[in-house]
Amino acid sequence: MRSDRVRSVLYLPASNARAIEKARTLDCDVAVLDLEDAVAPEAKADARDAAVAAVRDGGFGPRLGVRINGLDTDWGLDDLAAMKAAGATLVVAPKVETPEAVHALSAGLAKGCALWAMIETPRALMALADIATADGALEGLMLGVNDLAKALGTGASPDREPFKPWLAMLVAAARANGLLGIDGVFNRIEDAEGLAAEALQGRLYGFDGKSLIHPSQIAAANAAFSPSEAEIADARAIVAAFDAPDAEGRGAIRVNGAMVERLHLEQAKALLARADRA
Ligand SMILES: CC(C)(COP(=O)(O)OP(=O)(O)OC[C@H]1O[C@@H](n2cnc3c(N)ncnc32)[C@H](O)[C@@H]1OP(=O)(O)O)[C@@H](O)C(=O)NCCC(=O)NCCSC(=O)C[C@H](O)C(=O)O
Ligand SMILES: [Mg+2]
Repeated sequence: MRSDRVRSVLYLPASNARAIEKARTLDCDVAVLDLEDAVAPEAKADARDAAVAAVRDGGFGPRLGVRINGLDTDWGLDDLAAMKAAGATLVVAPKVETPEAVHALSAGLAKGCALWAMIETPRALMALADIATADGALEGLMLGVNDLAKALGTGASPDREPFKPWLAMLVAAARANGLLGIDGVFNRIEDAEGLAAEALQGRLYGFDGKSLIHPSQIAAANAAFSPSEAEIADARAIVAAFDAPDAEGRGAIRVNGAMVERLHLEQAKALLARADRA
C-alpha cells in the first residue's frame, strides 16, 4: 500500500551508483532519483537506465520516485516512457507551468503512478491554482527553491523572507485540492541548525515534508514533520477534556487556559493518529 508519509524526500543523482545503494539503507520517507539538474547532459541516458534498474530492483524505503527531465527537453519524453515501462509508482516533473503540462504528463504515466509537479518558475506561481486543479495523476506540489530564487532574482535571507508568499500559496493550493505540499531543499549541508529551523518553518507553514539533498538531513526533517511530545500532550489533554462529562453538549471549552472548540478536537485526534502511525 502507498504511504502518504512524506516528511523527508531525499534527492539523489540517478547517475551516482553509490548514492543509489546508500539510499536503500536510509530512513527517508521518499527517495527521488534525479534525472534532471543533478545529471550532466552526457550522463542522461546512462542515468535513465540506472533509474529503470533501481525501480525494477526496488529495495528502497516506503516510496521511490524518479524526477524526469522536462518534456520540452531532449530527454523528457524518453524518461517518461521508460518510467511507464519500468512500473514507476511516483514521477516528479520539474518546472511544471500549466495544467496542460499536468495532463500531458499524466497521459504518459502507467495507471496508478502518482505525479508530483514542481513549482519553480514565476509562471508556475502565477498559474498555481490552475495547476493544482488540473487533476490527472497529480498527487503533490513540490517547491523548487533553487530555480525559483534564480528566476525571481531573490537574495539570500536567513528566514526565507522573499519566499514567504510562495510558501503560503503553495500550501493553500495543495490543501484546497487534497494534494501533498513538499517544501524545497536546504543547500547548506553543514548547517544543521539552519536546516532544523527551516524544516520547522516549513512545518509551521503547513507543508507535509521537506526536500533534502544529503543523508545527514533526514533526521531533522523526520523530527520536524512528526508530532512533538508537547503537541501529543496537548492533543491528549483536548481529547480528555471533551470526553469529560461537563463537556457534553458544549462546543467550546477551556483547556490549559485556552479556548478549544470541536474543530480542535478533530485536529487533536488527527495528530494522535499521525503520532500512532509514526
Ligand atoms: C551535494 C552532494 C553532491 C554532496 O556530495 P558529497 O560531498 O560527495 O557527499 P558526502 O561525501 O558527504 O557523502 C557521504 C555519503 O553519503 C552518500 N550520499 C551523499 N549524498 C547522497 C544522497 N543525496 N543520497 C544518497 N546518498 C548520498 C555518499 O555516497 C556517501 O556514501 P558513503 O560512500 O557510504 O560514505 C550530494 O549529496 C548530492 O549529490 N546530493 C543530491 C543532489 C541532487 O540530487 N540535486 C537535485 C535536487 S536539488 C534541487 O535543485 C531541487 C529543485 O530542482 C530546485 O530548483 O530547488
Ligand atoms: Mg529545480
